Amino acid sequence: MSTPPSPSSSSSSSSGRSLSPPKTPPNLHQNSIDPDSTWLVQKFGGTSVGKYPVQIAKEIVEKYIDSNKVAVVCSARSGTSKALGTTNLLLRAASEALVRRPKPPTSVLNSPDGTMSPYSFGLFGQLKDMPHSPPETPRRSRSSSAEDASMISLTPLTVPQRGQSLPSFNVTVDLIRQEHFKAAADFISDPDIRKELEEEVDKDCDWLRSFLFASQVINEVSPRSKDNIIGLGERLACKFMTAVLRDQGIDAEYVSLEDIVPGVDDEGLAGDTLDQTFYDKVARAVGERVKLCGRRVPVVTGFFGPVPGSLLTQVGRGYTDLLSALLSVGLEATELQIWKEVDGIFTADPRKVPTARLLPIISPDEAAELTYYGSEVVHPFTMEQAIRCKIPIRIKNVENPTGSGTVIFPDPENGSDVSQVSQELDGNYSGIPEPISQSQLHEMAQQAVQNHGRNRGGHLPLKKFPTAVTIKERIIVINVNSNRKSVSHGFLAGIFGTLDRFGVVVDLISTSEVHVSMAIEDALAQKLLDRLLTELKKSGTVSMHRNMAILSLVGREMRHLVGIAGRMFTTLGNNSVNIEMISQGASEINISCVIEGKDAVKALNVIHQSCLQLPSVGKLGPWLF
Ligand SMILES: Nc1ncnc2c1ncn2[C@@H]1O[C@H](COP(=O)(O)OP(=O)(O)O)[C@@H](O)[C@H]1O
Ligand SMILES: N[C@@H](CC(=O)OP(=O)(O)O)C(=O)O
Repeated sequence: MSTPPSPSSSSSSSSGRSLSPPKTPPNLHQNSIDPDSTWLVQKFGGTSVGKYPVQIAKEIVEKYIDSNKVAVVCSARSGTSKALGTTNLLLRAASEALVRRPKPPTSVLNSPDGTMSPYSFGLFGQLKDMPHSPPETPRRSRSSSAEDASMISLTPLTVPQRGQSLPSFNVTVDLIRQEHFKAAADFISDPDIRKELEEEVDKDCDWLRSFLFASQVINEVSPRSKDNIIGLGERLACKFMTAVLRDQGIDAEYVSLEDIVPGVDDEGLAGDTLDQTFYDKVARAVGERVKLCGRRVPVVTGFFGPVPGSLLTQVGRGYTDLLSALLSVGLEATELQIWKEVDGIFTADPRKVPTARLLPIISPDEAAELTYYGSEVVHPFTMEQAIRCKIPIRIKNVENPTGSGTVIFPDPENGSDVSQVSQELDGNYSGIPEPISQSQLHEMAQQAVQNHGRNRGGHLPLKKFPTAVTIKERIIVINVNSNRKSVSHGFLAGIFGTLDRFGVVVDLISTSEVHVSMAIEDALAQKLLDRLLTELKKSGTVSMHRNMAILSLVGREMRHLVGIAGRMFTTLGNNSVNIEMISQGASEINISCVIEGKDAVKALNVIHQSCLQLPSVGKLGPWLF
């Protein structure tokens, strides 16, 4: 389906309409004019935008704009949790558009004069010749107007008529609209700003209704259409945040990135693949667009579709983190700050392990490994983009803006190791300079080694221990035992071919010549899972265990750590945690095993206690090295 431009395409609303007035009133606070100031990108997650918009404006953005040029990136709003947030509502609306309503008799469908409902006007008018300015989409309240209905005459469609019930997605769209109106009422005091925002929300919701009607008519929501639907969440959130910043006296400009990817035509992105060249292209384009904001604080949508193969399938949820990294690259920012509702990355999930400690610094590969295995603090693709351009990423807490958070830092060129600094500072630091530079890190590394020498009488090497422990729940283990009708390479090829056809990603695998155990996420629909198992049975005997969890010990220093795997498994055994499957060695910085889901929290705590608890100063134990 070809995609109608949304009413908020960058060519219209991002460059001068209501939310970005051409003139700035003299009393609005702007980004720094200091020629030495550099860009700082601040990304805010959906729950932070939902719960703390005014604090974001007053206690965070405003505090940084005198000494930096700040660019704000937002995800779709969530009221209380991501599960109940706008993105999930939009996904629900998309699936509701595919629920076919019973076809009413033709006599009910056509209006008495043979014309169509106003919805068909919105639908086809927009699809065929949508102008750049927002189309006049009929509102729900006008849906039964005979005046509108008589305006056009088209072939009959299954669209609601007078007296007919509206499709179920309409209730969901209404909920999204209400949520944003309520946020406007709760957080914006200037009536003019609030009114402008409400008008924008109405336009966006009307666009969404039209889009969903179109999808319902053709009975299809393609991956690209789904991207477009969820992209509305970020547009609404950024319009809201722009209005809040203005209301708080900060000069802000809404920037929508839905049309930012260069070279997109009706066929999509023919010839493009989602590789580094593509990401470089996006980084350049978003950087150039944001620089056009001048001294206004840009409020940038984390959504940057369309991407080759679709944003949701190729990047997945949490794509706003990736965009913020690309924007940091495009702006050559000194630091990317990802603001969350947690102080940073801890030695274990602080909600499950009360003794977990905040890590001051962590290396990008450790951060990526943690996010892949359950500690989803940052989208795993974010690290590579920022770090390859030597831009540090700092995780900070919206509820505690003065805390220095966790810095994900690339190893400095001068040979110091981030893990060394991290381990020496762990549990004993008062803040990493913000933003931090390469030379500052080098100094800290040297200081860390000297301090260590002093603490240990100058003789002992730096202590080494894992960085963090993490758990990924809702895992299925599938075991396949070869039927020995094929040699081993054919056996594995058959299994991997099947997994590939079903698009299944294997989190952990353990093999012998005639046996394979695989841990996969429990995300497949039951029917699909049944079909997968039937296919796998062609290779041998298959068994499956549900409600499992992957426990992973992560840390760079484990590369040189003798006996750590033994300690991990002994601890689990001593605490009656049964190990279903082990995988060590695939990644040098990760030892993983599969346990039963019911043991997840206990296992986290006992492993944290035995492998990550800091030895008290002056004593060696309980380390093995
Ligand atoms: N090692 C870890 N360090 C910090 N948070 C972790 C870790 N492992 C898991 N988490 C969880 O990740 C979540 C990230 O923070 P939050 O901003 O609340 O989440 P979200 O992005 O889902 O809205 C927290 O709920 C926290 O409990
Ligand atoms: N709204 C999108 C994008 C996103 O990045 O969200 P968050 O930053 O809240 O993880 C999602 O839920 O996937």
